[in-house]
Amino acid sequence: MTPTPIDIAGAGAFGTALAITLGNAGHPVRLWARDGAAAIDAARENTRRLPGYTLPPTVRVTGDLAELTAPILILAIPTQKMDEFLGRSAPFRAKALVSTAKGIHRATGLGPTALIARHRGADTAIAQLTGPSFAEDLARGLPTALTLACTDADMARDLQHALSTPALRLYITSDVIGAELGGALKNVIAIAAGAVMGAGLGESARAALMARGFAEMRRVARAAGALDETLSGLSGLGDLVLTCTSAKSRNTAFGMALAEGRSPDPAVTVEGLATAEELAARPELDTPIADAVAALATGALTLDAVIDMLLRRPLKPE
Ligand SMILES: NC(=O)C1=CN([C@@H]2O[C@H](COP(=O)(O)OP(=O)(O)OC[C@H]3O[C@@H](n4cnc5c(N)ncnc54)[C@H](O)[C@@H]3O)[C@@H](O)[C@H]2O)C=CC1
Ligand SMILES: O=C(CO)COP(=O)(O)O
Repeated sequence: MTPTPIDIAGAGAFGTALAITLGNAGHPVRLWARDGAAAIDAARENTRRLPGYTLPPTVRVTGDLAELTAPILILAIPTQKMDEFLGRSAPFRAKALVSTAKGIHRATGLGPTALIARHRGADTAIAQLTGPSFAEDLARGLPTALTLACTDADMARDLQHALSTPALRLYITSDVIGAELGGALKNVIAIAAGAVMGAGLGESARAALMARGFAEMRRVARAAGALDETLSGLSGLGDLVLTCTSAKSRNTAFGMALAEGRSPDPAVTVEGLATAEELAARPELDTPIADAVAALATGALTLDAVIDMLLRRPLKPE
């Protein structure tokens, strides 16, 4: 492995986990934190977003965007915050900008790579890193496989080699739309899966919801021009299975809280919520599960009404 300087903007759970993984693999990493950079750097731990995991000496934490000068810049900022962040920091001069965000931007309807495209330099490639990976699993060095999507084939291979580690395997694709939609859409289905469990409907109902949710994901992705095989891979099916079956998922936990009548913590990032609202606002898309999630989360329908709505849909071929 050749050590490659890597910058990461966003010291949330995932940005911090990536910094630890890549730093442990020997890369010099600069992690930009909006809040409390000096304290994280001094403590060698992000006690707020990823407590219990030590930053290796190869990782430096900064609060100064001007220090981000590496050829690779990973943007680990939630989708709904990305535009605001890019607007006050652009243009970036890295050769490659890599998004880890899993959502559709509510104000513009754009995915993360299209948001970034408006702020890049002329020679900058844009990639999406996505797939099944809880931040804690990554930080612990557990085996993980992700999709790296980039339309520039040479850059895709360079990033695959630069960002893979002995425990983190990256698979490449040119289908950026499919990769980013896989990650965005599974979060919506995860909220619904959490609601199914919170409502006590049982594991069989959750399996049915996941399968019908996957059909919905493929429909939406196909309409956007994505490849079906991308959705069947790590970024779609892989992440759907991980997220929907674990209460560690913030989206699943949010759905559970909704169904149990508890108030979700507004400080926790739940990407699927805005994405469900965005899908529900597009009448041309047949998205009954996203519509149900949006109606439940906004209080437009009760849990009983939402369940009734889904179960009373016309019977049809699979
Ligand atoms: N946590 C996880 O296991 C995984 C998360 N992701 C994705 O990565 C993205 C980031 O997620 P997390 O790190 O988990 O979120 P997080 O909630 O732990 O952290 C979000 C970070 O973004 C920063 N931020 C928020 N608004 C900002 C702004 N306007 N300007 C600059 N920084 C801002 C916050 O300071 C915080 O450090 C999300 O799209 C998420 O879906 C992807 C894979 C796994
Ligand atoms: O995307 C994730 C795992 O791949 C994390 O999911 P949550 O954002 O629901 O915690």
